[in-house]
Amino acid sequence: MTTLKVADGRVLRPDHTVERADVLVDQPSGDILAVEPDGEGSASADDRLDAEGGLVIPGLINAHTHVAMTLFRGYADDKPLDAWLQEDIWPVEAELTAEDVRAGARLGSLEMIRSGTTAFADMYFFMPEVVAAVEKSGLRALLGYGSITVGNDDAAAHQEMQDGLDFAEGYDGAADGRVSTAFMPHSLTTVGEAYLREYVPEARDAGIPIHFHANETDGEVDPLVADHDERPLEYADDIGMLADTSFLAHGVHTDRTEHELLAERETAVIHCPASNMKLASGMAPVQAMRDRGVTVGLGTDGAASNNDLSLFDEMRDAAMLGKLAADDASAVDADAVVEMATQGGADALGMASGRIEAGANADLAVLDLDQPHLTPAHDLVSHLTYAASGSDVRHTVCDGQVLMRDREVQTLDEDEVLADARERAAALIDRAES
Ligand SMILES: CSC[C@H]1O[C@@H](n2cnc3c(O)ncnc32)[C@H](O)[C@@H]1O
Ligand SMILES: [Zn+2]
Repeated sequence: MTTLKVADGRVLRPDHTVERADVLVDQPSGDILAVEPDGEGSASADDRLDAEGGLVIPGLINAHTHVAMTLFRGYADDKPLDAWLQEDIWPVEAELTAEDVRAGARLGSLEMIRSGTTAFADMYFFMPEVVAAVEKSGLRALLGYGSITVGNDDAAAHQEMQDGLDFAEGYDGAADGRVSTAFMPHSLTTVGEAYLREYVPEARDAGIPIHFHANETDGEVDPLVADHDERPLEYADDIGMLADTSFLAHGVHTDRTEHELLAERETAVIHCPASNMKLASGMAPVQAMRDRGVTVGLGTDGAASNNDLSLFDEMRDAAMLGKLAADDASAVDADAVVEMATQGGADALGMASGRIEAGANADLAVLDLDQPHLTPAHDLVSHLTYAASGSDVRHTVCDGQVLMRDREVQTLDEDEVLADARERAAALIDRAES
């Protein structure tokens, strides 16, 4: 057995208490073996990470992103969703190559490791390249090919849906089990009803989770209500898209009936506050959903609508926006936000991560507390939500492997990743604009 000890730090426990303890990790299995309170620790381990003056937290979970969109960071800002997608994003995405997605996925993985994220859910194109980035970076991920049928003829639409199923079936368990998969129809408006009705049952019968965008803007909800005479999530439920393995992104424009349906079906919602603010999509009723018992995780969405992949920024945004949405300063408090970024995301993605306890995946990050903006330390859960940032992360561990040690990423060559991303992004934009 090879062991790793995360030693001499303070540890955030699943109930959000903080105690001085060492965390002992079994590296071959990638599991946490024990959390050993101060002074009770076993003698030694094969490797040691110094957490002195630090806080050991569960690795953060970015439960909805499009990781390769890091290549479009800052390319198209200050527009609403529809115009942004149709005028700027989809035209450049039409020029994407597998090599571009590889470069963008590695760049995004680097950014996530550096900001303490250990797992992400991704919907995009050329997904084998994202699998390769997960393999190389050491992160954990739930991945799916994003199927769109609008604008395609019937044969191409069928192919899109089949590609989504084939990817999910072919890559589940890749990267030594760190990759899981889902069937990912892009949204209820960009995939035709006939295709959803044909392929969703196939995914369900095969036990494949389902992930999709839903209720993001009024412009998406209103036509669905007009066409189907029911709420979008009632329509999704008629098709069989809501299940305990399903999770949807956004849920901004959802009503009480839909919250009850989500709770009943145990379908999780991934809240993306920065994207919702930047695209002026609206304010998700996060407190109301949580009050109804809906599992809520956090996601950055793509870097082009955020414009970063740091879950620390997302936590702060979620707390601030949640209060505005509820018109209540006590809504979406720090405890709720930390829970969403850790256990909520893990539950949504079906991962045994998001908590520091024996038997859980050894996915964790160590934050450096010894800094002006984190002093004094009245309440460390408050600091995680309101004051900390990605650059405070000292070490990142996923599946028992050290991905970043003392801010040196171990699995990716940073200079090479940045150079490749710069070059690929510039050439891609040139192709799209020529
Ligand atoms: C079919 S792969 C994913 C697809 O989604 C696009 N996208 C990025 N951000 C959003 C968003 O907030 N709502 C809907 N779709 C989004 C991305 O550009 C890809 O085309
Ligand atoms: Zn998205």
